[in-house]
Amino acid sequence: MSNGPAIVPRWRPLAAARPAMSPEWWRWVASRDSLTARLTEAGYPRRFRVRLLDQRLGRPRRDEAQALGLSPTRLAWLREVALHLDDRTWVVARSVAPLNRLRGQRLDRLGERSLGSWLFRQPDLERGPIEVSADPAPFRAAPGPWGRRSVFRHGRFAVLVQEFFLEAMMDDLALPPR
Ligand SMILES: C=C(O[C@@H]1C=C(C(=O)O)C=C[C@H]1O)C(=O)O
Repeated sequence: MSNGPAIVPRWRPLAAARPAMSPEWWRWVASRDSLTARLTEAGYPRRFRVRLLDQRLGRPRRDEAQALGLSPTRLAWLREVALHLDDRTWVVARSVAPLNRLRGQRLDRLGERSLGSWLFRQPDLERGPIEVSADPAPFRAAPGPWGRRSVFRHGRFAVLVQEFFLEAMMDDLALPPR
């Protein structure tokens, strides 16, 4: 897991990115329900799987801390996964949660279960605005057309979820390059 301060994606509001985004990608990037559920359906009959790449306490990147209103010096719970359809990596995701907001949520026991499967079960889940980046994922060498991020909250719990859609997904779903 790279945590270098070097690469910081440039995020902008979803609406600002709309003119540069094809309708096909808009349906994915702008969706506010569970990505896990959408990937499972779109990828059928390939099998959806979450591959845990890394999960530990660490310092958030500057842009992550800013999105969470967290001081970058504070430790946070960091989780990086690859979302697979069979052996194809369609998405890499990195989630960051302030430690003092975990409120005993035992997310470190998620393992290969999707964070989304837990998030979307929380009754009072709120999802903040989606922001978009055309920069590559700064935590994995994985090229792709779009990245997105949003903060999920439920009660005092908060987690920043960043998902980068990769070229393999574009190829497998015959999506346009942008
Ligand atoms: C947030 C969701 O969960 C997905 C699964 C993740 C994980 O297991 O770490 C992270 C981000 C998402 O792509 C979702 O399904 O929408």
